[in-house]
Amino acid sequence: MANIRLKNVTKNYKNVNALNQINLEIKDKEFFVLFGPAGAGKTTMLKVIAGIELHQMGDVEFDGKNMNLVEPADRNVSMVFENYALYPHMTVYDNIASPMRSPLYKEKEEYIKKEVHRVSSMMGIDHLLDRLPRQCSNGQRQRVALGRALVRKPRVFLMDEPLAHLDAKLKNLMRTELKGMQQEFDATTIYVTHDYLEALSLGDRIGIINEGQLIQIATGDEVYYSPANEFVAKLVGEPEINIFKSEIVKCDDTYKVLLGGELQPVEEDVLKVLLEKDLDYVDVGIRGNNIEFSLEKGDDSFVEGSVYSLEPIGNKSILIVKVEEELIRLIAPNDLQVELDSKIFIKFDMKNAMYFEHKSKEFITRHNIESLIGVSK
Ligand SMILES: Nc1ncnc2c1ncn2[C@@H]1O[C@H](COP(=O)(O)OP(=O)(O)OP(=O)(O)O)[C@@H](O)[C@H]1O
Repeated sequence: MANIRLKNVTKNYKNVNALNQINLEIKDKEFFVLFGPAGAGKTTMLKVIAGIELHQMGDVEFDGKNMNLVEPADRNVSMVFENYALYPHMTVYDNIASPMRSPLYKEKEEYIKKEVHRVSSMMGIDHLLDRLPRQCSNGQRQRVALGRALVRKPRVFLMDEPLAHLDAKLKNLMRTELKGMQQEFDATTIYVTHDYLEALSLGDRIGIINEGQLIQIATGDEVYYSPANEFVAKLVGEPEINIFKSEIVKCDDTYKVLLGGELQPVEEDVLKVLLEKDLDYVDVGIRGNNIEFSLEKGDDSFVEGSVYSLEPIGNKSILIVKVEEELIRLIAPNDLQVELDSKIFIKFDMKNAMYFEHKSKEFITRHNIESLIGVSK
């Protein structure tokens, strides 16, 4: 059992403010993902929760009990870091067994054997048990480190990019495994990543952090469909979301937004909110998968541009289209044959557009928001 609470936690390293007044409550048995760019403060937050870094202000509580002065070893926290420190002179078996042989959590050898085999078969490393870490690949070592963390039954798992060194296929597999194992963990997990797919697929909730501050705490769907601001919208999704500064223009008996040099329709529910705010400009965000393209001019809703670049990313490609001075990112199939600079036509799916305040960059609304995120706003 561990409900974790951070109250106004601030951590400074000399002149770096790594965590700035963090307030966060993570529920018992929750799989909570901390997601943000490099240097955001993710690792620092894990270290403060583990007690291996001391914060200067605020409180860390487990189940309502203040942990500020509790030693790391007495917090019953298990950690896996990206730079897994395995004991080099011990076999994989002994490495995985080591937490169960520590003076604090000593178990019988019979029990240890059972646990090591349970975890190593779960991790697909049973054939490595007699090897030394240097006889394993990076990915295998990472799985050993993960296995070593899983043999304990801690109150809290802290995982810092534990899949970072795995190749794409293994990463996908382990992600699914971890998600499945989550039920069995019977512990609260805080998982750090800067991979948005990992964040969306694993987290019960995701905390987006930047420059030591929590920007949004929400489910994966909420983060994807109603990001708190443009920063979050850009962080989630590939290619990066397109954001256009658009004028709101009165057009007959309604209003439209000027986008890609053409007037585009605004959904009625969105328009109502925009008009209440009395704005002249709005930032319109459209993800690459919500833009259609055609090599021939379709109906009037298509905008003309030229092919700027086409770059494969795995099973799809990112097509960049230049419209006037704007570069617009969209998704295309890998077998698309186009010449650079050739004419191309694109169409925005305005039903999926997101609207942000131009000045503050805060999220305003989008069409059908309640049904998309399953909650009423
Ligand atoms: N021991 C330290 N001494 C000084 N500054 C530090 C120390 N550890 C971290 N920092 C700084 O604190 C800030 C937050 O670092 P942190 O490692 O928590 O970020 P992160 O989000 O985990 O980044 P990454 O994804 O790159 O690991 C950064 O500016 C970093 O340079």
